[in-house]
Amino acid sequence: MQPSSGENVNQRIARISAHLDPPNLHMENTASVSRLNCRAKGAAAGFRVAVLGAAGGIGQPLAMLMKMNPLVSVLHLYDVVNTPGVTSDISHMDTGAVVRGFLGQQQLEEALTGVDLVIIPAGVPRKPGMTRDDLFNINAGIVRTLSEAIAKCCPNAIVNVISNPVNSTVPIAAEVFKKAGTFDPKKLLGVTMLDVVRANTFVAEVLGLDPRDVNVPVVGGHAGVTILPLLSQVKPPCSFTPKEVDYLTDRIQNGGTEVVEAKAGAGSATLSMAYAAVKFADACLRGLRGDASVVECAFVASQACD
Ligand SMILES: NC(=O)C1=CN([C@@H]2O[C@H](COP(=O)(O)OP(=O)(O)OC[C@H]3O[C@@H](n4cnc5c(N)ncnc54)[C@H](O)[C@@H]3O)[C@@H](O)[C@H]2O)C=CC1
Ligand SMILES: O=C([O-])CC(=O)C(=O)O
Repeated sequence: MQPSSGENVNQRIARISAHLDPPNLHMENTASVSRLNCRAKGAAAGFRVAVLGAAGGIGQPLAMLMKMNPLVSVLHLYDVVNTPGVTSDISHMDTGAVVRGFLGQQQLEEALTGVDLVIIPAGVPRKPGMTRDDLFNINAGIVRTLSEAIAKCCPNAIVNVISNPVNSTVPIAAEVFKKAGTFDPKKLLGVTMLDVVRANTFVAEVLGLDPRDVNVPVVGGHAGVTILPLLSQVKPPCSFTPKEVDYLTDRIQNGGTEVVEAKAGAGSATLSMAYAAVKFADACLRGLRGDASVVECAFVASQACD
């Protein structure tokens, strides 16, 4: 950096600090916003992504991994608590995406304006003894409110719904979008990638393969028996004994409960979920970029076949 003429070291440090502090946090005053716009102009080319529920158990590692994704140029982190700290922390990573934090309902619309992809891990997780449906009463309202803001502020964005029960939260978002006239079934995607990630891992264990070389399609929904691993369609082609099919089907369908019980009241899967969510979001961004042959499983609206 070239020193300004006649500037001493202290003046130079003060000038640099004025550009960087506060670190990428959303601010209401105009001076701060114009500083942030300067940073955004210097960012890598790419997509604008919002994470809603970014301060949570999934949200934090998900935000960190999205900050590392070269397809992301701007990353908006929204939550009703703790986004300033998470945003400050993640913004120090020397990767391309510019990070901005948004705190509380009054900043929700700004968090969503202009984004290409919205990822929603907002909502309560289950504890041992609960089913995903037990989360409905709280999470349905959260997803409805967030969907209403999406319909208003970024109606063309792709939406990835992680909040449980996915089998219900996705239809709730669909109804909000239909009411607003913005529903596009190709853009509303329930995230079931964790089922695929688990299936790849468990099948690879049984076959003695590297999980990175295995791809198991998992269709249906994201709860118990609605999770349908297509063990006849595994790549590379392979076969299983009836005992292996029973073991794998049960383990894949109950993978979430396995983690909930192991965490013993401290929540459900967060780290593997963040990994799966970023794998899925990356596929969405590659699709948006126009890449051919991007194929992933998700919970989407579909027409019944005869
Ligand atoms: N689709 C899937 O495969 C999986 C889904 N999940 C689901 O993801 C959800 C989140 O799980 P965790 O991150 O472990 O929970 P968490 O409780 O650690 O984090 C949730 C975050 O959402 C925030 N939040 C609450 N209300 C909000 C609102 N109105 N707007 C924005 N943010 C809000 C909270 O402040 C918190 O930071 C749960 O519903 C869980 O069941 C979890 C694992 C896998
Ligand atoms: O089981 C839960 O509650 C969280 C979840 O959806 C999963 O880990 O698949």
